[in-house]
Amino acid sequence: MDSGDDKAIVDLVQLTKKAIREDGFLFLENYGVSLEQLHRQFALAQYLHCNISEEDQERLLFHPETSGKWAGYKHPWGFKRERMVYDGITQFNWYSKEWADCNLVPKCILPFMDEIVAFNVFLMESVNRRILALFSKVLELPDDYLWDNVQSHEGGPTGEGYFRHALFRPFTAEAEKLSKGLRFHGHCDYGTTTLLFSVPVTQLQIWGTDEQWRYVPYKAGALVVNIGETLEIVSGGHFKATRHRVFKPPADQVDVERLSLVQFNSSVGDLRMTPAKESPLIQREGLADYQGAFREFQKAMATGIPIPTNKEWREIQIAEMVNTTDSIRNAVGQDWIMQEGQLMNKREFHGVSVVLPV
Ligand SMILES: O=C(O)CCC(=O)C(=O)O
Ligand SMILES: [Fe+2]
Repeated sequence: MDSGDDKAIVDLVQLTKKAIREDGFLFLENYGVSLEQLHRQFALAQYLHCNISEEDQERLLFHPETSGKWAGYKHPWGFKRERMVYDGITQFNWYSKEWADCNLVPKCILPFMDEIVAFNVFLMESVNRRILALFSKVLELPDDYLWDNVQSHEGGPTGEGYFRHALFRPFTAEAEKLSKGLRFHGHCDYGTTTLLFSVPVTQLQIWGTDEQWRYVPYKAGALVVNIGETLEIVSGGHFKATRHRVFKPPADQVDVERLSLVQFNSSVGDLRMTPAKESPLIQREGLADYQGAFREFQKAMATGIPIPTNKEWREIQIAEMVNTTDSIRNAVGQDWIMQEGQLMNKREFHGVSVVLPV
């Protein structure tokens, strides 16, 4: 992006175009955070999860069903405020309110908030902004098109998005059996880009065009960039939202803890997403068609159902998340269907159907 060599930029745009169209994810290196700086951020996440007081766990407990947000502390008993089966996953999620008010952040991490804020500002304003410039180039639009028109900037370092410190403790026998090894079902993130840091404990899997789940390999210091549904829709299906899940690791890693740092970048909440008609790429090549958020939004529009705003779309999915240990919902005849020999999760949100590999 900075080379000043037009040919290098054309090549980069071509490579990006292929990656986001076929695989729907990218690996990024040399994006301006050293391994040392990254390890410092992981150390802070570990510190938070080892030191958050019981009082803060209670006081800052999330309420996803009523807020449609993960804001605050996720206890290790599933993704509902009420305790369900122990899943060993704890998280702390910063949204705009947590960035703005130190009373909403665990006391143990307060001395380090300046470092966490600076890291998020850099990820948003340098890394995410440049990725969006690259994607705008793929759409043959001005560099700041997605940054100016789609990316949310309201409310602190992550806009309407959020930053997460997650800790995955090893499975218990009960959770492993109930969830069939799944820690997150196959899903797409809702926003613009999700910035994940490659970690040595292998659990993240990505669904390929060959319709197989594959572990994302470890590349020290690299960033794994997932494409959110907003970009699939804005690009008229030319970008594929990354289908991904979190699964149990290979046998030699079942006993280790996994830390995960994630910045979820968000689209403007009040917008209803439609393809960027002014894109010369879309004008020339038309809209792409495959089963995904873009196609389902088109179908909903064609049948006269008003498409949800970005805020409505992301909040309902959080509010109605089904735990992987929920053996009633996770069954064929309930949420699951068999489709062309593949086990798929079929859900409906605001009249829009979502079908994803389990
Ligand atoms: O921890 C990870 O690697 C991914 C988690 C994830 O996909 C999500 O929270 O949306
Ligand atoms: Fe995700």
